[in-house]
Amino acid sequence: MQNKITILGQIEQNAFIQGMVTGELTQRQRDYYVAQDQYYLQAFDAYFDQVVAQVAPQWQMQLPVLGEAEADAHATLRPGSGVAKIAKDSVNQDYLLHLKLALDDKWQPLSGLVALLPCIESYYLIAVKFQQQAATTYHGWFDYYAGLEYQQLVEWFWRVINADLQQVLPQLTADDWHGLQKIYQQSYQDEFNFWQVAAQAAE
Ligand SMILES: Cc1ncc(CN)c(N)n1
Repeated sequence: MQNKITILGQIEQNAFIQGMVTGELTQRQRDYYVAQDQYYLQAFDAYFDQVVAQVAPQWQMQLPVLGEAEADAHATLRPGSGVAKIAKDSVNQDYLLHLKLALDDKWQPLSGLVALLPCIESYYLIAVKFQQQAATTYHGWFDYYAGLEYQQLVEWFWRVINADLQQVLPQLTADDWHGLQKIYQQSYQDEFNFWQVAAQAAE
């Protein structure tokens, strides 16, 4: 938990996030982020569907319906023609490999939910924190991730994780528990790395 708070604080101070807040990002930074995120979301959506297919039907029925709005959130960053020329980087590949391995873990779907949670939760927390102070330039990004639909998705994740955890708790060893925490923390670390490379694509 402590690690999550520390890494989230570092993510919030990252130059790309701060650039979205102040409205000062270069075209190259925005193109780079959008290109990487398009690759990422394509894989993420498949992993997400895989995990959802394994949770109890009662949770599947309560899953909030998200539109295509994440693409709209990208559009608010005004990506240019440079996006198409940017290849998937190694940070992105490492992050997606981490998610894939978590989905193969014996505690699936719990391990998958725990791995995917930071992807949803961190964006929501970042957007809520900066929504009021963000310049108008990329405000659409903050409005989307701080919005009700997205908040409901975060809450859904936590509800399902808590329920699942109650169920499997009697069988979890200390090592299993530690392993699940590591999966969660690694996703936060990968989120941080993802923002860092986007920030560094400045010129
Ligand atoms: C890398 C990453 N992590 C999370 C999100 C938010 N769904 C995203 N768009 N991209």
